[in-house]
Amino acid sequence: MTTLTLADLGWSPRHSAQLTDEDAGATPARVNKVSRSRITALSAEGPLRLITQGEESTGNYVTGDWVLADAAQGIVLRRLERDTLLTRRAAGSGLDTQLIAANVDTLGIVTSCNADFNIARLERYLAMAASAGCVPLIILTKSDTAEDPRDYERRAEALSPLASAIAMNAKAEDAAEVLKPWADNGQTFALVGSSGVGKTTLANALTGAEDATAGVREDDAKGRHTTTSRGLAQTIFGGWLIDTPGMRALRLNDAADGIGAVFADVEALTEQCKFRDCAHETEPGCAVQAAVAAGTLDADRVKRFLKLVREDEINQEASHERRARERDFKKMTKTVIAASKRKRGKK
Ligand SMILES: Nc1nc2c(ncn2[C@@H]2O[C@H](COP(=O)(O)OP(=O)(O)OP(=O)(O)O)[C@@H](O)[C@H]2O)c(=O)[nH]1
Ligand SMILES: [Zn+2]
Repeated sequence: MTTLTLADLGWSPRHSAQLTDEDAGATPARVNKVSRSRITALSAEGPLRLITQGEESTGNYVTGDWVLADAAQGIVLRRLERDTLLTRRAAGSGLDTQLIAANVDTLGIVTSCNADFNIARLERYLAMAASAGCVPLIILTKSDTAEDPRDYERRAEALSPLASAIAMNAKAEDAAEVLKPWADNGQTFALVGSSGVGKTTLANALTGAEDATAGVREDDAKGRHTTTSRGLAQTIFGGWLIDTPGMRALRLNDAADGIGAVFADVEALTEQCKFRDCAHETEPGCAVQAAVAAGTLDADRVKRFLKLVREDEINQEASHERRARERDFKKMTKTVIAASKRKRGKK
């Protein structure tokens, strides 16, 4: 890799502002990949292989993070504040929240101009982007197979004031060029969406990688692409594309704020309901249902809003329960250890 400047890596005045006199001599670096024992990062001094200090887990860091490092010792000193953070609820593991990517400026929400186009799914992704702090861009691939791609754009943009949408052919010569405004000059971009919508095709176009979708798919029994564990890949325009396996399995996590942003109009109405705990279904004095009755609010939109809120609440409850279970488990282990020590002591 050619030498990169901090600006190339996405460094901004917001980062400089976080430096203190004590940081003199430390090397700013952008985290590329994180494994259990090691962090690889990119810096103006070249790629770095880093370990954490003392007992700190590498799990505190994620692709896209900015850190300050002792480059000579190969140690991470500290992490700078994150502008944005994509997380997901970890399935089955003890951890509640799994970090997916940090400092993603624009989240490309990929769907296609066909049966994959699903309003509820788009709203869920929009809420995810909003709760992470990323600018959402709805990318409608396979425009070449649709009769009226503009109609898809209009329907996508109608979903929320936050949404801008572009219909495109991901396989066209100019595919990367179309996405350039979001993926050049140190900007960080990431792609989410269902399987088969064209994420790999777009990623390859943006990074100038060989088209891996044609042959690799057949060879790989699990249907995985060689490109899924890339971490931080430079785009042909000098921006960054974050592509990690976790990106492919994002779920709603702590998204109340995000849902509120996507459904700002509905949220505003809920403030006017007669009862504070109004479920916006059949309660008297419900401003949301009143708007539906008056024809100023779409009933289906309200249904989708309520469904997302419920989904987010259930996730939150599940994580509280898990935390409680973990506490019980810790207590139990302590008791068992204490008991076995007592036993050993008797021997
Ligand atoms: N005609 C047409 N085909 C496309 C377009 N985008 C993607 N494809 C094709 O759709 C198929 C799936 O594309 P991928 O890029 O592998 O999709 P993906 O989102 O990475 O899928 P996963 O890796 O399963 O998540 C491939 O055969 C692509 O060539 C498009 O805009 N137009
Ligand atoms: Zn109500």
